[in-house]
Amino acid sequence: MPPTTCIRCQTNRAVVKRPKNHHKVCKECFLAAFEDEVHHTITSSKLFQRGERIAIGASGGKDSTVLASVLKTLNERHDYGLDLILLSVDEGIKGYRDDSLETVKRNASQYEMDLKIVGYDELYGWTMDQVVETVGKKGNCTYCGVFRRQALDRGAKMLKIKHVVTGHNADDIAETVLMNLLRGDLPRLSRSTSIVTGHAASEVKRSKPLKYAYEKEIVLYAHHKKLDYFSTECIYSPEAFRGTARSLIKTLEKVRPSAILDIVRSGEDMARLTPDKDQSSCACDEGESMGGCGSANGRSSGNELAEMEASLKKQSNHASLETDVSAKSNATVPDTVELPLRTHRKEGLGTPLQKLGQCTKCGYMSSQSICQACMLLDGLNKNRADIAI
Ligand SMILES: Nc1ncnc2c1ncn2[C@@H]1O[C@H](COP(=O)(O)OP(=O)(O)OP(=O)(O)O)[C@@H](O)[C@H]1O
Repeated sequence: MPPTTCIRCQTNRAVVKRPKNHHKVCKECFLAAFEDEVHHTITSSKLFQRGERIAIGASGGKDSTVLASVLKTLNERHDYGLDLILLSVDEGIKGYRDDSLETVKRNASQYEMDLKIVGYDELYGWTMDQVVETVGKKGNCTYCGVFRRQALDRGAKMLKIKHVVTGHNADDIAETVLMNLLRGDLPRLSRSTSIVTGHAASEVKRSKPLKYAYEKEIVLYAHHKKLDYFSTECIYSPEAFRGTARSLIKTLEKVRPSAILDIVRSGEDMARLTPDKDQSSCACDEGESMGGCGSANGRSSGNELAEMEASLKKQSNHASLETDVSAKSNATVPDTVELPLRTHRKEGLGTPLQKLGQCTKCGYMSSQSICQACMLLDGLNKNRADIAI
């Protein structure tokens, strides 16, 4: 069979079949299209302001590594005028986070960015290893998710930075939409679709520039750009409900590649119809509820992503080989990028901010008198006291 020609440039050999639309493109066109799409997300959402200092939530994993790399590329190419800094949270998980932080340290020098690391240990007096020792593996993601969201905020404040970006991708958002739909929690569903989240009381806003990027495309981008990232999953057990939602989405994606973006778009439409988006929201909550980090171990059904990464590694020895270009296609790709952005929202992008109070214990913003982190810490400290007795 003759090699397939890239449908974008019509010149080079296609080596990538894009997971989001099955377009067959060459490596250069794939990288350019991916970057153009993230740029489109950023500009059409007016995500950044010139001169802004941005903390990139950097875990060393594929998503945040790709985010750091793409933001550096776009910042230089389009002269955004941003000051980019890596911000990592050390949850205190031996054999996992200590190793991934080594990757972030390498990324900091590769991308010439400053790096700030904040630890659960110093912030809360507990490492995740100690939390798991105390509460067991079941439910530990809840602690980790609440602590991490707050730790990112606190790290940003230490740096005097008011905007943190994270590597949440379209698959993550679709998963959260589905979970909140299944829970019947429309206000949370609404918050989970916002590209910008944050809080008036917090002064730190968070955004997701990879909101429309497919996880598989992120893996392909990292592979073809030869990025240095850490691919081992967290050693502690994932939240079962999120894992199930993820499997369902991966199954849907197999029969309908656009399913992921369709779910994100439907979530956005439902969000517009939700009257009170901010009901009982908390600064720790981006529509994900207290259900953990979203970095589900075994997150793809059948460990599909791990298999994909392994097969990409094998292929890198045969760089000219096509990446899944089995089916024939005569389609041509339009020059303009079409993304399901909702650009008609009023200023402030996404969820309107809610007035919140402060936690009476730690001073962190909270809709309750005691924030989620302090409530969890309270239980943990009581347990530690019991164990000590
Ligand atoms: N320890 C951490 N330090 C800083 N930021 C983090 C950390 N863990 C997660 N994040 C941020 O939150 C995003 C989503 O986290 P999640 O736990 O879902 O991991 P993920 O999807 O595996 O992402 P990644 O591939 O970047 O690890 C990450 O992309 C990153 O921006």
